[in-house]
Amino acid sequence: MFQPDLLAGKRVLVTGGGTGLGRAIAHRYAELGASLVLCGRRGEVLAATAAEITAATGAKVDAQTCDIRSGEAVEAMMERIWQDGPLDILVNNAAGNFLARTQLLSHRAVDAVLNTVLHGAAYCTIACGRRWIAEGRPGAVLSILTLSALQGAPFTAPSAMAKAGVLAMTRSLAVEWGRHGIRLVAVAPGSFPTPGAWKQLMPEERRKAPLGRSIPLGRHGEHAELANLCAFLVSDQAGYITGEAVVIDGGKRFLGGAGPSELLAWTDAQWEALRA
Ligand SMILES: CCCCCCC/C=C/C(=O)SCCNC(=O)CCNC(=O)[C@H](O)C(C)(C)COP(=O)(O)OP(=O)(O)OC[C@H]1O[C@@H](n2cnc3c(N)ncnc32)[C@H](O)[C@@H]1OP(=O)(O)O
Ligand SMILES: NC(=O)C1=CN([C@@H]2O[C@H](COP(=O)(O)OP(=O)(O)OC[C@H]3O[C@@H](n4cnc5c(N)ncnc54)[C@H](OP(=O)(O)O)[C@@H]3O)[C@@H](O)[C@H]2O)C=CC1
Repeated sequence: MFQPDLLAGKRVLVTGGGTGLGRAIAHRYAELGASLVLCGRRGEVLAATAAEITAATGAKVDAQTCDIRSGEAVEAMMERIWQDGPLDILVNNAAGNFLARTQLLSHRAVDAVLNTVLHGAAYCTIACGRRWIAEGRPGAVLSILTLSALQGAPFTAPSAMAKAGVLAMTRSLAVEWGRHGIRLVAVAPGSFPTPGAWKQLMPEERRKAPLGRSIPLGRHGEHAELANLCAFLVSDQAGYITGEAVVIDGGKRFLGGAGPSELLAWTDAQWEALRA
């Protein structure tokens, strides 16, 4: 168990913090004393999560509607945030993903994923880093990757490409910004059920497969397990860790790898039904 004030005095922006794993991470940070800014495209979702976290923890939680695919929108959001005071921590969590045969993707489909996952994380990271360096403030950036960032994954190639790019950013800026007291770290989660990920990536057929065949620990991850790792990594207790990506996957990468290889056997009819 962590000391209850592990993140006291820290102000954290969680992109995509209104739902799923972003919401779980944000909630845990608030329990540990942080104040929060949540961003996403849907204002009503953000407002509901902000109210829920404040009610449960008493933390100050602001919501910022922002499509992080737009560099201008990210800059404007950061200006609004900094008017209330600087951030200490950025969590690059927002993402878009779907299962598809890569040869059939339009360029707009590729952009939909790359612009959110890679460009959005880059815009947010640079906007924070620029301000921290100008102000002589330390900072920490945590990026949520996937196993596919480390080893690729069939049928989610744009996501794998984008997350691998975010890992490269993490390692590059850990070196470039280390002398400014800015740390960049990442986590690569395995399988953590959320409505968003399951809707996009878990068609009915995939849900039936026994977990023990793909995950040595025989179960999905719990949100609290991921959130606790994410709390440690951004805390001052992890002050000497930078440029590192920590895998949290129940051993999944050692048993069948990152991707949904069972989909290699799918027929055209199955793919067409999924897309419909
Ligand atoms: C096995 C257990 C799970 C392991 C987890 C693995 C790792 C998880 C990684 C994750 O990232 S999970 C997060 C999932 N959450 C989301 O994806 C939420 C956000 N998603 C979205 O907003 C959309 O899904 C989006 C498509 C990514 C973006 O939406 P947007 O409104 O910007 O795009 P659209 O206008 O709908 O479409 C743009 C473009 O893309 C084409 N397209 C969309 N979906 C598909 C698809 N399924 N297959 C092929 N192409 C698709 C769409 O047709 C458009 O192209 P054009 O038709 O205009 O050419
Ligand atoms: N669940 C899992 O098993 C795994 C998840 N991950 C990663 O965890 C993270 C969270 O995924 P998860 O919680 O499962 O899925 P969700 O779909 O719940 O989360 C995605 C979030 O990103 C936000 N978002 C998407 N596009 C944009 C955009 N253009 N601008 C701003 N916000 C955006 C969404 O909000 P809105 O639609 O309102 O914009 C949503 O809150 C992702 O990075 C994902 O890749 C990694 C490995 C496994």
